[in-house]
Amino acid sequence: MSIQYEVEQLADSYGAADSFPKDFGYGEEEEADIEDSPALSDSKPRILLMGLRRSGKSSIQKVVFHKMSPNETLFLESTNKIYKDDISSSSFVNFQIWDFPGQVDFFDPTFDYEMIFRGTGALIFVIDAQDDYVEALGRLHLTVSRAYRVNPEINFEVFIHKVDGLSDDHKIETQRDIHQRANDDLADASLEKLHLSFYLTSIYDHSIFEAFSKVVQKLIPQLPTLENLLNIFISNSGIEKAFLFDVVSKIYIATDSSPVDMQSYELCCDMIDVVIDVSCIYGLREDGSGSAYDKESMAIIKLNNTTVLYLKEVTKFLALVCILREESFERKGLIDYNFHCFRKAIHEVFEVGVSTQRPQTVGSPCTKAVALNGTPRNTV
Ligand SMILES: Nc1nc2c(ncn2[C@@H]2O[C@H](COP(=O)(O)OP(=O)(O)OP(=O)(O)O)[C@@H](O)[C@H]2O)c(=O)[nH]1
Repeated sequence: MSIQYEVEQLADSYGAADSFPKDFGYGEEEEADIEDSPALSDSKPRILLMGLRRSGKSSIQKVVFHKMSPNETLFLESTNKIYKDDISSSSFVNFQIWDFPGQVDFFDPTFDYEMIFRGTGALIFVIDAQDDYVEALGRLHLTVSRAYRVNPEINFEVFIHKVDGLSDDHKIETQRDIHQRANDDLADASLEKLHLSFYLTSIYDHSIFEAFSKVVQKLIPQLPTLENLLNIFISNSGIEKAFLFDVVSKIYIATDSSPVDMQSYELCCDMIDVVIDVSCIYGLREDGSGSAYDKESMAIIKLNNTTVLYLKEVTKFLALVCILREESFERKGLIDYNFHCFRKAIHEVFEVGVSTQRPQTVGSPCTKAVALNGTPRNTV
């Protein structure tokens, strides 16, 4: 596909390529020093990654949040202790991801599992679909039933993982079988109220990002507002589809209410990669300082099928990526103006940069408190 590529102004200061994506934040005024408070970091909602050994937990975390290429995960060593990954300094996703070692019995009395589950927003249980999953199902049942008793508010998410090795028919059949057995086990234990969500995932395509997007969206209380804003924005601008992306992880935290098709999502992910890569290669200062993504970041890519991709910075961590027809792009002035209003509204929703919010957020018992990057704190 030939691409007419037109990066208007990516940034005037970029980060060293190898420092990306650790921190590509920009304005000093937005540096969230409150993120560093140990007390706060302990109180951040958690996403737990659990599952049997070698099911792919660490790979998922590395690929989604640390830009590891899928092939490199072949060399990952087995995790032998709980690995807490605080990604809030580089990502909108203001959670701690806890990667559990498969072989550890976390119901051992020395493990304080009640404490772990109490502060958990989502529990992702990873099942290796290329392996015999009977043992995994037993473990899934044990894990979710214990967790549910401690904290019924947890979202239980089951990743039927490594489906790249399965045919389409086999994928559907595996999902149906796992779904059936897991829910039968819950019914036998009178836990019908415990809801499990299932996703077919692989690190070798975009399915893992899509699944993680859905997991994270459920933890964002402002989601309906974001969807509303996106709906208003696209309907007034002649845009077909818009995603609000967390740039570093490429998970979308919201989209308009039209259905998501995988190809559009992949196209937008690829656009983010292109923009950041070009930015890292050609946008560095002489001394290599700066950041790959900043307030000036924006790009327009015109495809040869009359489609236009349009990316613009929204906050330190978020970008809006839209797909539209060439005809609609003739009214670029209108789109830019509407974007300006949209951006302002998003900032208001998340109270970005409102320094007066800080004392309220720090240590506040308010369950609706939001961080500078907009993610809820202490919601669980
Ligand atoms: N085919 C395929 N292989 C995968 C996928 N995800 C992970 N793997 C492979 O699965 C193996 C185990 O991955 P890990 O991420 O180390 O698994 P883990 O669950 O963290 O393992 P423990 O640390 O032992 O609990 C690695 O060789 C990965 O390359 C996937 O989506 N598809």
